[in-house]
Amino acid sequence: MNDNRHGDGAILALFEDLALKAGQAIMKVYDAGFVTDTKADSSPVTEADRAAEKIILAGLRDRLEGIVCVAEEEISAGKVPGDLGSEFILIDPLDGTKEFIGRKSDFTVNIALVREGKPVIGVVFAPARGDIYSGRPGHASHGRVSSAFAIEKTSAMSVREAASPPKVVASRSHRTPETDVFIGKFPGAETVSVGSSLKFCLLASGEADLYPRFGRTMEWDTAAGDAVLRAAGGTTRLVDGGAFVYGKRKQADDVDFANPWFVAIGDAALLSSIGAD
Ligand SMILES: Nc1ncnc2c1ncn2[C@@H]1O[C@H](COP(=O)(O)O)[C@@H](OP(=O)(O)O)[C@H]1O
Ligand SMILES: [Mg+2]
Repeated sequence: MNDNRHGDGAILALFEDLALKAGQAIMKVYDAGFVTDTKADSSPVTEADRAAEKIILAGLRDRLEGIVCVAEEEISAGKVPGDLGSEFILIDPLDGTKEFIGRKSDFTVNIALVREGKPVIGVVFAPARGDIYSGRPGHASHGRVSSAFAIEKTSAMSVREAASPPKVVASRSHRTPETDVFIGKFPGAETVSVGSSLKFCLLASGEADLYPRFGRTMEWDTAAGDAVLRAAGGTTRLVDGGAFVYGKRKQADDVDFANPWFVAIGDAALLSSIGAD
């Protein structure tokens, strides 16, 4: 990867192709019915998570040989990569597993390239909705996906000027009291509960303004949506306004890819709400 054989456009196209294939496998499981298992951290997992991750990793390792892939289910199984390098890939094959199990439509496939700590290329595919969101430096787009899992009707997207009061998106399944305190700073703000990384995409497409996450997430939960948001002109910051970075672990065998709390923002004018500019 570091020899620049693969341009950003080619990497994005590969991510889209693998996300579509993974989404197709997920919908097969969704339609057929499935058994839910519980992981060591007591979070749920299904055959769909595992099948999707296998497809994505096989494709990435075949086409982008040598790049480190950090994938949710492999990490759960104790397969932890050593040195991440200056570029690596984060994969959450099925984000919003609780929504998937609850037969809602807000679950996503997520693939992101991190370069020097920043998520620069990302794809988020919501297979039950037929929406795919893509971002690379300087360009973000939304595509509608056909029943044959092909992208059609692509359009460029960007964040909007913030509404007043702002429209807020928050986790459907893991909302915390601290999140509610933050939202309370915006009297009259409409809050929409959505599962998965789709919250970043709603900011990126100009449908909402703020996504406060005062609660646990992992780097693979956020990297792809964050890449789409940044490509659309938005930003993600620590709750004190500091930089939100990826590949934060301190040592090579560290299994903890947990994120600190953050606020994702569409319009830069809202940076002042977290004391940043
Ligand atoms: N108590 C909990 N149980 C399960 N997942 C949790 C959790 N608290 C936070 N999460 C994280 O929140 C993610 C879902 O985000 P959201 O709440 O925005 O829908 C989950 O991703 P997975 O669904 O990939 O496991 C998981 O990483
Ligand atoms: Mg997740």
